[in-house]
Amino acid sequence: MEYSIDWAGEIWTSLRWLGMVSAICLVGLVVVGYLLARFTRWGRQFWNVTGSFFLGRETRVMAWGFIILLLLLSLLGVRLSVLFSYFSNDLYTSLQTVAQGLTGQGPEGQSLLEAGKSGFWHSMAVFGILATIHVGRTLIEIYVGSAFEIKWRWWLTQSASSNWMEGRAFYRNRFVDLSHQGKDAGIQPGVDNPDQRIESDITNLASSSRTLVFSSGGSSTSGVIPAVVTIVSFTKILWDLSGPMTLGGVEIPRLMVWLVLMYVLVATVVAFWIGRPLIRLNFLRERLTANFRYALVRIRDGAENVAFYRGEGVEQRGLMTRFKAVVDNFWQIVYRMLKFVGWNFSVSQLSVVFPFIVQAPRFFEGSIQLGDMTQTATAFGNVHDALSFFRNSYDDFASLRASIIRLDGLESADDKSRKLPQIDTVDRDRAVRLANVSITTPDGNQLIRSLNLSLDPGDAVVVKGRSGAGKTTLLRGLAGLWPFVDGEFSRPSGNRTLFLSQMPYIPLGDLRTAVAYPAHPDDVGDEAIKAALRQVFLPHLTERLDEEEDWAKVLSPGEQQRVAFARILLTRPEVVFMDEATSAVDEGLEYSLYSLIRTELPGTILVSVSHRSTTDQHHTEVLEITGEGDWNLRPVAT
Ligand SMILES: Nc1ncnc2c1ncn2[C@@H]1O[C@H](COP(=O)(O)OP(=O)(O)OP(=O)(O)O)[C@@H](O)[C@H]1O
Repeated sequence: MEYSIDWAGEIWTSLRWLGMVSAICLVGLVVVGYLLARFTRWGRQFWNVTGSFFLGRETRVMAWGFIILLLLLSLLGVRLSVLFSYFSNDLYTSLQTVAQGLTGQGPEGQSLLEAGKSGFWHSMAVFGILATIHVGRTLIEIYVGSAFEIKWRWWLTQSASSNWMEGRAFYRNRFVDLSHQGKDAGIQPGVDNPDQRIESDITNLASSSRTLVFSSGGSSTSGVIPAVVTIVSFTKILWDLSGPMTLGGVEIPRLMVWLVLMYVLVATVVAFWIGRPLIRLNFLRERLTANFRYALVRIRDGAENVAFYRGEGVEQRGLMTRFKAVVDNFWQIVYRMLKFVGWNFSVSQLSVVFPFIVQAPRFFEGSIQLGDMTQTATAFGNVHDALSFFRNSYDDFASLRASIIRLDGLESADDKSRKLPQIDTVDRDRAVRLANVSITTPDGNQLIRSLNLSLDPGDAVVVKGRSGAGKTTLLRGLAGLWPFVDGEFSRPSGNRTLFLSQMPYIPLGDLRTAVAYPAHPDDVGDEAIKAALRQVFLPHLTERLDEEEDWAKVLSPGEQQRVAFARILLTRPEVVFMDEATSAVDEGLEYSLYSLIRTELPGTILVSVSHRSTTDQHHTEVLEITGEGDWNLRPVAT
């Protein structure tokens, strides 16, 4: 029996093929990647988010090493499926030969039978080798692909989170207008849910990009590269196996090849047309589910307040309103998917019998063997699956694109927030100077106009004014958070100037971490922490430094404000700005805390925002913000 290919020499043929095709694919990948990054919007966004991973000095060797390895593995997958199709050709031809031998007469029948049998066992041996390589390749690909994904995710997470932190972008990006973002996809602007962008969009970006470009394990037609190579390889097989056929009286050569191409082309165009709205719907799904999750987290965070207000009813209604948006979007996706999957599934079903119908007349004529017939079906199936990959994975592309838009949106909001105006800050030792500091609200209302202030060691100013006058915003402006600000601010650099908000931020972790914040507890030491706690009248907490609790919920507001004073003692800053830092303690305790700071840190400059007149006695001057941008500075009345 004659085999469809020379199996003995196949290992060298395959290795040569692998080397040549991977070189071509690598060049193709780079060229196509460059063109996409240059000429498409999403390509530019993708490159903006992750380009440095592929070109950065520290990661590029590793990244391209993985890419080449994944390319080789996925091309080996394609090669194996080509070889499997030749194996199946040989198997069926051997069975046909056996059948002919059994029905044949005399020695000719006997020799056909023997040839068929040996062909059958040869096919089994070939299968054994191919299947072993196939299993090994699949496992290695899963491992290498996962390792690549996790390295990429690590890099992306580090890059996105440090970009989010840098220049306090996590706060200031709320002032960035992103009205142009995602307009082309009908997507709402804004930087909602950065947490979700940094976590799930990055995961999706890394895993979808890998599986869409290379194969995802088992299937050899599940990535762009193997799909394209499969199309080329199997089209050649189809080309060799297909003969001329008459259609409507006209003889068309290689009809099979043209038919499969047309068949899939029409199916793909229709599928893209049906699937297009999925991009926007997927983007919305991410946003709506994140909004819903955030609402749940808000209730958890504000549990005590909600419970005091008996706000369960309104919270429940709020939750269900948000969840209804999730459900509405879900149904829109389901209706769209029904059309999309319905179309794709019908096309795939028809493709099972399509090659048989087309090849049957030639088989009935005897011009092709059973093996050729089944190999045609396999080749058709492979070309069809590979071409259909683009159609079937349209929703994966859609969700990848949504993730790219969201990550790029976060990145550009972060970048823009760093370009927003800030107060001009000048480092200066042991003194504070404000020169012509003006502050407005985002809609342009003047809160403070041309404020000048000069403070030397030991000076203390209390800032007063009606609610909404702009006291907190002044501190925001000086801390570099508020962009609607003008003027010059000189102060000691770094942590030598401390800003304390009304409710101190309490990080997760043990009490030691909470008290030492923003310093690292190891840098401060337990003894210092305990001494500071005793000084701010929290001796009962000194034994609980190891306890991990949600301390923001355990400590009373007054205790939390005392923790803030402990931080002042630990940091020993040259300047402290405090925003109603004693609003939750009684007047006696307020007196003790201020006296403590004044005696422990006599040279420290204090700027306190306060509504209480009892605070005045600890300060030397009063800065009164009187509205419409006006202010006055006077000594504290004795
Ligand atoms: N992110 C923001 N966007 C728009 N307006 C804001 C924003 N933050 C504050 N404002 C407005 O700026 C004004 C000043 O607010 P600010 O919090 O500084 O007042 P305040 O003097 O500290 O008031 P209070 O004594 O009640 O704490 C208010 O009218 C407030 O509504």
